[in-house]
Amino acid sequence: MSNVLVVGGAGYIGSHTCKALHKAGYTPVTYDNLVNGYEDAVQWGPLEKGDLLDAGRLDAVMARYKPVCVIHFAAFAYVGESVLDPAKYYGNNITGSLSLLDAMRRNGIDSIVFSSTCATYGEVDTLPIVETLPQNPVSPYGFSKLVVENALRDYGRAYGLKWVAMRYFNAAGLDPEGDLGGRHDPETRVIPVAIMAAMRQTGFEVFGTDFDTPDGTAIRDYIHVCDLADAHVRAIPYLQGGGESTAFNLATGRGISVREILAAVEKAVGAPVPANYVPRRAGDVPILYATGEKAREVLGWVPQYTDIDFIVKTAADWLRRHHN
Ligand SMILES: NC(=O)c1ccc[n+]([C@@H]2O[C@H](COP(=O)([O-])OP(=O)(O)OC[C@H]3O[C@@H](n4cnc5c(N)ncnc54)[C@H](O)[C@@H]3O)[C@@H](O)[C@H]2O)c1
Ligand SMILES: O=c1ccn([C@@H]2O[C@H](COP(=O)(O)OP(=O)(O)O[C@H]3O[C@H](CO)[C@@H](O)[C@H](O)[C@H]3O)[C@@H](O)[C@H]2O)c(=O)[nH]1
Repeated sequence: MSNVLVVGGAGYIGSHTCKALHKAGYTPVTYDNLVNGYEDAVQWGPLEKGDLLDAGRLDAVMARYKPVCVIHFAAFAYVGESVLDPAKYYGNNITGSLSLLDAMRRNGIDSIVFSSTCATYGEVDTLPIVETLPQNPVSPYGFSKLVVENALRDYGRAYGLKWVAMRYFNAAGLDPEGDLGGRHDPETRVIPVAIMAAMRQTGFEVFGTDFDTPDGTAIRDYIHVCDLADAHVRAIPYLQGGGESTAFNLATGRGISVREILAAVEKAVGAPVPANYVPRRAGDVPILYATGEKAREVLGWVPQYTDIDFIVKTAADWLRRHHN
């Protein structure tokens, strides 16, 4: 069985990808410092504790497992926090990623799948977003991911690195089989926050009702975490088969407003979300969505869980069991 080094594999999207890799016949080797990850999420292969910046540890793990590919999820990922503490984001996301790329060079590992984000596009005039649009991120988080995308391109040209950058839209939902949860501390993302508000009957803040959208609330493209995982698995044979290094938007093509999320949450929980309407959150753009057509054409990737009621239900089922 081929080993795949999953850096950040104890986190939310990484752990779901480990499960998908295992199902596809790979052995996922998780490398994670557990700063935001959970040991009990590592269920389908070994856990090697270590930090992106620890070159000696990376060398030892790469030499031991000789992975055919690296999938790199490890990063800090809160847009708002990155504005308040950019040093944290530049240090971990940029310096950490360069440390990983250099370890790959030293160890002769030439393929990487990288977690990028639609936050690299910034404010766009054209919808749906396509991969060829200019990338002008508005947050240090988005910028940190764009710098790494550029490093991949440069390392590809200079050193022959083969890479895929996956630009996720809003990752959502949880393993429908219930093996994995989603724990973020603090939790800020709309679906889990709204579910907890409905379960506890505490207030939920809708950030902005004056966007230029049909119901006035912001629109995002919510892509199920298992569909994200599937795209990463597909990228491995793509790169091994000589596929061109490139970026893919991972999205459903369907924009969902915050009010529509609340309706889905009310259905899943069976209780109303006590909503308070407050001003916009700094940095939020009105609408983001993409078709995912390039990934469909090139990787044969077809998202399976596109119904927002189902996506929300997978998250609500887990949160109900772990209510406390
Ligand atoms: N969640 C989303 O909606 C979303 C959207 C777009 C892109 N992304 C990107 O996807 C990736 C995964 O996101 P997530 O939501 O699963 O986050 P997460 O925090 O759950 O997972 C990240 C994992 O990386 C580990 N990690 C962080 N820094 C590390 C370091 N220096 N050394 C070793 N391990 C380290 C953490 O412990 C954690 O287990 C991130 O790169 C994020 O930027 C996420
Ligand atoms: O309590 C809340 C939380 C969110 N929102 C709104 O819900 C939408 C989605 O917000 P959130 O779930 O926080 O996601 P984003 O800010 O869109 O960012 C996510 O999605 C990005 C890709 O789009 C990733 O890069 C980020 O890492 C990830 O956190 C936005 O309009 C928010 O203003 C609320 O109204 N109330």
